[in-house]
Amino acid sequence: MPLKSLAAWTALDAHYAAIGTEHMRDWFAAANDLHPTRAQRFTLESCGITLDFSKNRITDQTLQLLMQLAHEACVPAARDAMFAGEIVNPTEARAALHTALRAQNPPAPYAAQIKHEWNRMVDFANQVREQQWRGHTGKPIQSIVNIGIGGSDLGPKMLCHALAPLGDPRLSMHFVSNVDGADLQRVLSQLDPATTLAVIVSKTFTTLETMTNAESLRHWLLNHGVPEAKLGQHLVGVTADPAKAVQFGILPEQVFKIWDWVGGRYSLWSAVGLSALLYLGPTHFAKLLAGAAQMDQHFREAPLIRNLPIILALLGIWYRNFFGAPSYSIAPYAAALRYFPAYLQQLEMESNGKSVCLDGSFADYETVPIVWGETGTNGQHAFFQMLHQGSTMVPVDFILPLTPEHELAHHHPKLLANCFAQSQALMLGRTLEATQQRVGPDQQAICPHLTFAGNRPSNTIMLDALTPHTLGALIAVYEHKTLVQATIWNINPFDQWGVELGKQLSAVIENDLVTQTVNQAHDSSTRALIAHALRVTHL
Ligand SMILES: O=P(O)(O)OC[C@H]1O[C@H](O)[C@H](O)[C@@H](O)[C@@H]1O
Repeated sequence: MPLKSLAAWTALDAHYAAIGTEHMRDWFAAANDLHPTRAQRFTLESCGITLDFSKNRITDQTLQLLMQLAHEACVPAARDAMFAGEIVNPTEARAALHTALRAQNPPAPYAAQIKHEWNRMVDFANQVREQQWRGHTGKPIQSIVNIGIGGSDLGPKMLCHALAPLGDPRLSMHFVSNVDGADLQRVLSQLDPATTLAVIVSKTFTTLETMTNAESLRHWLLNHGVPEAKLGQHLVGVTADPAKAVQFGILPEQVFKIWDWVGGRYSLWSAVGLSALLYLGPTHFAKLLAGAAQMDQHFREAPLIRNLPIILALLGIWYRNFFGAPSYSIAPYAAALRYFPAYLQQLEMESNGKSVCLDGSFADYETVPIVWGETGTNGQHAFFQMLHQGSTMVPVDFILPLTPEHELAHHHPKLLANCFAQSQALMLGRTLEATQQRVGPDQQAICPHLTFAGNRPSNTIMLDALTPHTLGALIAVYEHKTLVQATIWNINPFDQWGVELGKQLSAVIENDLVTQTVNQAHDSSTRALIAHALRVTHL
């Protein structure tokens, strides 16, 4: 049945009309927030993660109706189909089994190949880490360059940065993704080829950026004294198409395999995570997998109303489809999670940035919101002004590791206080009357500027500590949230046809630039852009 015809949808529409303008401040007022309090009713804990979702524009009834929506949209069946390896990506006729990569007992047809590849990766990582694997001059590897883009870059880069205190201090990690030659050149200028290992990661092994960077890096190695016969000591590949990696010049025994049933943005659990495995070591990487597996179990077994990914997904639907919120913001209060917003951008927006339903019809409702964000407290000094007083309501996910990774003890209460204060301020706001009472006579005229509407929703997601285990679980939360939302929106979260058109057109334009001819079939703007570039730049 179409989404908007579901009984729960109609009921949520009516419910929104009834409570959509109520203020959270009133719900939290001491007289109204009796036992059990909102905080008690709307807090969940699993896998070292505590989610306080009490500062949302919801009542107990909202939650009940959202649960009804999840049932009517067959969320449990979609979840079970994914775990069972059914073809949940019909436009590419594929399963989506990233969960099998971290399962203790993966489904039978996949178990042997997953284990085989994991053992190869561990064996290789141990050789590099124990300095048995050496460069062509016999020196140990000191620098790892991950060449990949999208899912072949964002995951391993995010992991290496997040868990850097656990990384091997003898290895310096570099990530090159952009086809802008500056990206590669800036990295290579810091490196000694004799001690550099390049990990070339591409599921397809055809991606323009990665192939261009890999080719340039290969030349750099050859031009800096690495004999062709010894290139193998400096190059490894990760791909679902090993023949292409071998054709490129990587030795077959140094090609690590992934499979078409692992989507790029869900692939950090596979050999795509090799750079992170090299840096963090197999023990830590295994804990990452175990944390995700524990969250998988929670997602499969916890009742929907106590289920972390389900709750986050439904709150997202509530704001996107009933409040019309065009975006939501990720605010990790941890410098270590600097790349987490970018990681989630690909996960959610590439997965659910669709407007065609599974049956080919157009969705007559909004789908994924814009996902954006920045670490706290940095964001507070940049765009939080807009979160507090802008004309658009932006729900926020605050993510906060509670145990500091550092020894600068006096920093930590300041970080925590800022995180908690932001969600409090967004929720409470400050009325005009309260402002007028607070400020002196000289500031009365500007009181409207000093008031805050409040009633701005947020989740606070606390990790006991940022460990491989909790990080694995946290990533899995958002993966499953994405699946739940896709199921409700009736779209396929596992394909990404929307990235194809630009790729095709860029091949035509590249040809124009290289041959220095302006194809008259282009529109006038594109013709003018090419002509202007040809006048200014030397190609
Ligand atoms: O791993 P690759 O095949 O090189 O793909 C890298 C990335 O580029 C593609 O265009 C897709 O948009 C991404 O989903 C993918 O992660």
